[in-house]
Amino acid sequence: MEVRARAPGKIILAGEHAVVHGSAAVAAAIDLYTTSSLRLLPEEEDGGAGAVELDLRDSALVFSWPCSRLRGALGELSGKAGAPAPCSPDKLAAIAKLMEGQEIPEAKIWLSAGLSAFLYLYTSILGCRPGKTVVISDLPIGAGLGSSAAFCVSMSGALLTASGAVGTGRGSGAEEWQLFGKDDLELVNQWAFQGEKIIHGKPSGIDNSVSTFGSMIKFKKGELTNLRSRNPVKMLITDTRVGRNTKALVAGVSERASRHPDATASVFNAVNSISEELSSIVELAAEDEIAITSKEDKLAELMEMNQGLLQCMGVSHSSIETVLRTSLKYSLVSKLTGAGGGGCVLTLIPTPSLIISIGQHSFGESCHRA
Ligand SMILES: Nc1ncnc2c1ncn2[C@@H]1O[C@H](COP(=O)(O)OP(=O)(O)O)[C@@H](O)[C@H]1O
Ligand SMILES: C[C@@](O)(CCOP(=O)(O)O)CC(=O)O
Ligand SMILES: [Mg+2]
Repeated sequence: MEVRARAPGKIILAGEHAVVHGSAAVAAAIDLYTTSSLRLLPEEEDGGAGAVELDLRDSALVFSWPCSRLRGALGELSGKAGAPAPCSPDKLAAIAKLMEGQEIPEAKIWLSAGLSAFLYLYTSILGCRPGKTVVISDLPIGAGLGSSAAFCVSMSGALLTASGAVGTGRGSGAEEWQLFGKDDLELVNQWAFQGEKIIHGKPSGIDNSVSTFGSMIKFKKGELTNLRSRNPVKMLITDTRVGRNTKALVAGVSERASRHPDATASVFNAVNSISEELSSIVELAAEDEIAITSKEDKLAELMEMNQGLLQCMGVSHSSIETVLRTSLKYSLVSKLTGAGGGGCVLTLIPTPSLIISIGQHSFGESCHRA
């Protein structure tokens, strides 16, 4: 049997980086997905043969570990379907050794973090059973749209379903995607967070949470609030195509925070207020308590303020500044999304509105679409 699980990427409307230090942040799932397909293979008679294979279709790279080698490095793992234990430093070191001999091209060396997360999730959930996993993604990798979280969430979903720990078991062969129940999602999210820790070092948990639960969320200190949002805002996403690495950027902000604790605490505090205000505007708009144009004006101003504070944290980049300047020529507001340092930039696209001025010029002159 093959299990296929998919999980979406995300945009962060406010609060990246500061969220790692306890501030609120607001994120929304986007309709670009990572899909993990898993096929378990029968154990060989002697119990020792077979391999765990990972096929990264988009990179055209296939990695394989004989089960005997995995058992030698990690011990006789039986697999565990309950709540995860964090990956111990010993296990992490053993996994790092398992990267030796894998042919990772120098230009894609960053994939080794994803491979380590895969080995941790696979062997922890299923033990050293042979199987083939294929990963396909719509998301640019390392561009701020949460590819690492979508990878960990889809992988955890597929592995936990194959282990029998989650999933409804309904409608086998159905073409439609089935949705997990709340408890199943909680478990998938916990495992995915452990995977993110291997890739990011110190993730806040916002990316795996929005990828698991979808929709738009406010996230603060591990607490998630679903935001009802009618009339969704339109965002243009520009990929600067400047590669960067979330782990290094998050570590850079922490170093700046330890050099200037009072100044950065004020910056994180200001970001917290921006995220809180932004989430309440989204909620008020869902209840029709403010007009769409007023909502967008406020969102634009908050995004602009958040971008300024991200510059204070040292995570902007000349490529991001170029997008900001270009969009400003058209009176559009932009901010980086995700870890910054390159990657993607969001531009708020306002809803076109009809502006009518009465009693001045002729109607034809004074009615225009903004
Ligand atoms: N489809 C994938 N296959 C393998 N590794 C992946 C995949 N998607 C993400 N990763 C891992 O996640 C890392 C990128 O994560 P990160 O730096 O957090 O950027 P982002 O999450 O914004 O894309 C990659 O370097 C890789 O290790
Ligand atoms: C910078 C951060 O706030 C978001 C990182 O997102 P991404 O990996 O760049 O998509 C880190 C985190 O919250 O874990
Ligand atoms: Mg990431």
